[in-house]
Parts: sequence; structure tokens; C-alpha cells
Amino acid sequence: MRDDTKGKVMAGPRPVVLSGPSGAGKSTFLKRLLKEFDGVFGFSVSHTTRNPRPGEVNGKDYHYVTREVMQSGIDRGEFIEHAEFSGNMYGTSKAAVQDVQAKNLICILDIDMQGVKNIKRTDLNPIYVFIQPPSIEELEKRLRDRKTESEESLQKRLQAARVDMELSKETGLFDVVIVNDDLEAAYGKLKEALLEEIQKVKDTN
Ligand SMILES: Nc1nc2c(ncn2[C@@H]2O[C@H](COP(=O)(O)OP(=O)(O)O)[C@@H](O)[C@H]2O)c(=O)[nH]1
Ligand SMILES: Nc1ncnc2c1ncn2[C@@H]1O[C@H](COP(=O)(O)OP(=O)(O)O)[C@@H](O)[C@H]1O
Repeated sequence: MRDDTKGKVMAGPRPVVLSGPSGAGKSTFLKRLLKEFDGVFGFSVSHTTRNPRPGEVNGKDYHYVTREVMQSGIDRGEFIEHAEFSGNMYGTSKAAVQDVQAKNLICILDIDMQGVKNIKRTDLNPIYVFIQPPSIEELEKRLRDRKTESEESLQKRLQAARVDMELSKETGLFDVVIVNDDLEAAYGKLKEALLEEIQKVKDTN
């Protein structure tokens, strides 16, 4: 959408940032949103240097790249934000967000706390949602049950989770905080928080 009077791209629907500790339920929620609201949401596919997990698809879950490739993209100014998490690089390319916004969809970004702080310095203007586990103990249980992490990776994620849970209390950082205790109830709250934006997209598309 182009506003010719100002010659710049008009704002489409507001993007949504999902952040929260590893294992809090971000992917679970975003997959449900993408499925339930076909033609409303689009996922910003990040780049990462971590290895794909079984079942993950290159170009769909992430763009899996080497450090060298990622760093040269960053050096060329192709990323909106990037961060180091648990020994790997992660980042949102400008193209990832533009691809979704070009279709007039609500762009969902699944990013860590450093990403949240860096996105705040851009003009993306998303709705910031923090997904919180009921407790660190329950988070550990869910991460173990997910069976995707080595013991070392799990411990790093739990340590980051403790820090992020504290940081999330910073006032004004997040528009919505959702405790993911009962999955259905939490998903219901997430939908409720995004309802206005969902309706706008349904009305225009
Ligand atoms: N800053 C930033 N963080 C990201 C990006 N993509 C993913 N992350 C975060 O990196 C962390 C680890 O992601 P991942 O390895 O997929 O593990 P998971 O969250 O346990 O499924 C999570 O907190 C993600 O939100 C990105 O593009 N930028
Ligand atoms: N409310 C919930 N109750 C129980 N298990 C859950 C709940 N929400 C998510 N899970 C499970 O917890 C694990 C972590 O969720 P996931 O969506 O992968 O988290 P994240 O993307 O934030 O790392 C997954 O195995 C998921 O199926």
C-alpha cells in the first residue's frame, strides 16, 4: 500500500512480537494462530546459526545459515535486529518482515528479549506480547519433555529464562503478558489481545 501524497509505504496491520523464555510456548501459539487464521497472519522467518531440529524446515521455521553468511548479511545492513542466544546467532532480516507485510498480513516475530529491546528502536510499532511459563520448574519440565535440547543447551535456556522473567517485569516493555498455564485458556487470551488487529485484516483483505 502506498500513500502517494507522502511517497512512503503506508502502515499495514501492526506486527506482533511474541517473546518469552525458551519453552514458554511461543511456537505453539504462533503455529495455532497461523493455522486458525489463514490469510491473516504471516510468520517472519528468522535466520539462525543453530542446527535444525528434526521436523524443522529450512525457509519455513528458520533460514539456517553459517556464522559467516549471517555476519556478512548483517554487515550489508540486511537485518532489522540480531542477537546472540545460547551460543547461536539469531536475527530478523528486513526481507522477512517485508515479505509478510507486502501481503498485508499481521507479521508475527518470535524473538528474544534483546530482539525486543532492539525492535523498540525501530519504527515497526508492533504489539509486544510476553509469553510466561507458570513457573521455572514447569518450564524445565516442558523443555525436557520437548526433547530438543542437550543438557548444556537446556541449562543455558533456563538461565536465560530466569533473567528474562525479571526483565519482563520492567514496566512498559510489554503490552500484554500471558501466563501459559492451561493451553486453551492462554491461547484464548492471546486471541483476545489480537482481536482488533485480526478484525481489521479480515475487513480489508
Ligand atoms: N533476537 C532474535 N531472537 C530470535 C530470533 N529468532 C528466534 N529468536 C529467539 O531465540 C530463542 C531461541 O530460539 P530457538 O532456538 O528456536 O528455541 P526455542 O525458543 O526453545 O524453540 C528464542 O527466545 C527465540 O524467540 C530473531 O530473529 N531475533
Ligand atoms: N500450556 C501448556 N501446557 C503443557 N505443555 C505446553 C503448553 N504450552 C506448550 N507446551 C509444550 O511445551 C513445549 C515448549 O513449547 P514451545 O511452543 O516449543 O515453546 P517456545 O517456542 O516458546 O520455545 C512444547 O513441547 C509444547 O508442546
